[in-house]
Amino acid sequence: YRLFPGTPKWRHHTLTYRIVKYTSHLSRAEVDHAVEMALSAWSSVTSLHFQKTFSGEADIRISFELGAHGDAYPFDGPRGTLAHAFAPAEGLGGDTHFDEDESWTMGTSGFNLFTVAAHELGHALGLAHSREPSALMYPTYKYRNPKGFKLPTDDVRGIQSLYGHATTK
Ligand SMILES: CC(C)C[C@H](CS(C)(=N)=N)C(=O)N[C@H]1Cc2cn(c3ccccc23)CCCCCCNC1=O
Ligand SMILES: [Ca+2]
Ligand SMILES: [Zn+2]
Ligand SMILES: [Zn+2]
Repeated sequence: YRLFPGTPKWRHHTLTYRIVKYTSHLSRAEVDHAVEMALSAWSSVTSLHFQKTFSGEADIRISFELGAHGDAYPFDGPRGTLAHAFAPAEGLGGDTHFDEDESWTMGTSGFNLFTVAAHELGHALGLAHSREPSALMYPTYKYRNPKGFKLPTDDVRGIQSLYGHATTK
């Protein structure tokens, strides 16, 4: 696994997240569910907790964006780059953007939202790309079945190096 230079990480272990803009490809409930499952993949192996908020500020702001959308990383249309997320920091840090031009799905056709969200949230928590091909933080998309998903060892080692392991109690 790899961390970002300077090892940016969240100082508090309860993080708020807010889904600011949804996609036309899926229902709100589907997006909420995919994001919730992606977050729990990370919280299940650490002492991190996530709280969904519906207004005001949040550590992790999630949105679907088209093309140029106000940050320095305009999206590129269908395929290519699927999403991006900012490393832990104030303001834009932690924010996660998905390319609205992709065919987002809850299944295996198009791009599986759970799979991409789990990868992006790894970045939002402080993980860079891994050289381990089996790692979730590997730079290229590979479908992961949300049912019975277990975080690969490399990713567990990385996130626990930042936030420790889940406390048993
Ligand atoms: C790991 C993801 C969930 C998130 C990353 C984005 S990020 C910033 N969070 N690391 C991603 O989108 N990777 C590209 C990488 C990529 C693969 N190709 C590309 C062609 C052009 C541009 C990028 C790519 C070859 C063709 C396949 C294109 C579709 C799949 N795209 C990818 O796998
Ligand atoms: Ca794209
Ligand atoms: Zn963006
Ligand atoms: Zn990535």
